[in-house]
Amino acid sequence: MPNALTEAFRQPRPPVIGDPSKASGEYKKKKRAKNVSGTLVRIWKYLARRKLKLGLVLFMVLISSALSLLGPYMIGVAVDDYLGGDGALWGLGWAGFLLVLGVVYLLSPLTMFLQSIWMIEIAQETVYRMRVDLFSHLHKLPIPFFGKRQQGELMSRVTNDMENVSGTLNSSAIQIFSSILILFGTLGVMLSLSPLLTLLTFIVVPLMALGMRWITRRTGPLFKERQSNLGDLNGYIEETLSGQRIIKAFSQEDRVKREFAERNERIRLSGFWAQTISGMIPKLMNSLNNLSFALVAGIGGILAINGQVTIGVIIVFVEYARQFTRPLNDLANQWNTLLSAIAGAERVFEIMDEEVENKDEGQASKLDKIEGAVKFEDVSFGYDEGQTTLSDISFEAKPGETIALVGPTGAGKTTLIQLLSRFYDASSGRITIDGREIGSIQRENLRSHMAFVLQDTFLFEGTIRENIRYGRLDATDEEIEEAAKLANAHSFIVRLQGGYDKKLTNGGSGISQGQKQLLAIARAMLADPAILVLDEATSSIDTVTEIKIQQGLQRLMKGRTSFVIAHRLNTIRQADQILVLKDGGLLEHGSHDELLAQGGFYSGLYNGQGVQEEAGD
Ligand SMILES: Nc1ncnc2c1ncn2[C@@H]1O[C@H](COP(=O)(O)OP(=O)(O)OP(=O)(O)O)[C@@H](O)[C@H]1O
Repeated sequence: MPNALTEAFRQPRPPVIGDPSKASGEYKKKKRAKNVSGTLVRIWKYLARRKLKLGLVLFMVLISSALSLLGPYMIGVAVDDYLGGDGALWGLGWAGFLLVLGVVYLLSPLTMFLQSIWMIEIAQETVYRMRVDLFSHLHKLPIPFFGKRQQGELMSRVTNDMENVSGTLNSSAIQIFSSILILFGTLGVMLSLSPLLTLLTFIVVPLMALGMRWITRRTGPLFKERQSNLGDLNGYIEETLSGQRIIKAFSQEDRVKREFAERNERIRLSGFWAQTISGMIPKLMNSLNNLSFALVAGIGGILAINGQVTIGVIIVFVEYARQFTRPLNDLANQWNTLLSAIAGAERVFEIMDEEVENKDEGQASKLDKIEGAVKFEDVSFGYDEGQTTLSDISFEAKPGETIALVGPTGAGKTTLIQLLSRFYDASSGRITIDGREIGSIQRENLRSHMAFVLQDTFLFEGTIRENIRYGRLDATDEEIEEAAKLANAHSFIVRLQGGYDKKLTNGGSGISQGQKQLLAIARAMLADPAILVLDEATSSIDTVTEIKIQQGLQRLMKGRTSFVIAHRLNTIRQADQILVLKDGGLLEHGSHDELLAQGGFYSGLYNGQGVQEEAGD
């Protein structure tokens, strides 16, 4: 019959560090925090912003540590004076002495309370600032960075890892400092009272150090692994929640559950061992504490009988022995929390060290207005080294022209747009806007002159009005309605319950695909850009909405240089230029009539299978 004990024995063996042959594959990968001192210095830079308050906290820690040394010492003095001392009690008499003792014991918790609330305030502010920095840094990172990371894992760094740092700063930092103070203070007083008894108390210290070392060498990597497993699980949850429809549509629920269980199991395992091993610390410390207590009491008793020490000194020692191992115990406990927080902080700083997208923009300029002349000269690009996604692309678009990008899937249409908007930079060749190389224009400024209407319109949580306002934050309500009317979105918006104030949630799940596109057109209309990027929807939209979208787009494109990843014959025919891309190269280039006359790939598509089906396939 299985019970808790037998279950516990079934746990896999803990990792054996230092003996790779015994370590399981899972654990071989784990790492300690890589740069503890560097990470601490960086945390300190945040803490140092509240130097004054921190100084007050340290002052309180000093006082509370001194008080906790003074209390037992005074009791020793009282005992010795009572048992035949001169009864002077520091010249205070019993009443005065007891009063001072009372004050000492009352002040102690008060100073602890003050240091604790002040430190919590500093800690919360520090974590708040770190989170702000992390979040704003995340938003400065280039698109390729996000391509390589799981969103949920990144989210975990902003939440879980930061929370870990917060928890440690709240309590552990003070405790570590006060433990060190009490430790050295106790040692000083002990030595002055009886070096022999001090030595006895100290016998357990090497054992404690060895035990601690054994434990922390095992728990440090485990805590780090647990954090990273947690990030991994977060990533998976985020991915499966956003991919709900696909999971259901392909009946993948069981596989998803299995994969979740595997990741969850990894957290359970690393958490189990991290907690189990670190849980041994208090037990070990307690046992060694008792040993030291027994030694001091036993041998101290013999010394007292021989008249070598007073009873008061033994009382002080017994109390100090306890007090002396307590900070060691606390240090050991806090050490683990500290390691886990450092691992968390390191993961946070890792992101902050990622190079931001606009690091090289010191010299780049801003343009107030652009005409919209776009030129590609022998532009080549590959996402990965050694790979060529686009090669030698050259064309010129005059302001206000419509350029249709046509070609089979994977031909490089989206990539071309990504280069124009500088989500990626070309490996060779030149891209200019109004004759200026785009590398010399600040990315943010460049993109402010462009607007995007993509197939998959992303709507944020908020009202319809707020979502349209995304195009230009200072737009008035009237301007928003005007843009919506031009985009043909107004009529459907006013029919919705709540109209412009209808709240959209979860990426706009309450409205249709076509309506989302109309909102995207309104948003772009409001932005009033010189360059427009359209990715025509391939999904079927009802004819009425389709006509509305087309009308909205026509109005939007008027007077702007428009790049259209085109799927519809109508759009392609009306374009000023058609770029036919194939395998990353510009296969054909010209107007609809010119390309038909050439009798090449495009005319084959058009006459044979029909552009509508094949163009953007
Ligand atoms: N982030 C990326 N990293 C590596 N390769 C990529 C990346 N994005 C796209 N590619 C590759 O680059 C090539 C061109 O892709 P691109 O998205 O530009 O094609 P497309 O013509 O827009 O296709 P579609 O019509 O299907 O959207 C493809 O082979 C694709 O696999």
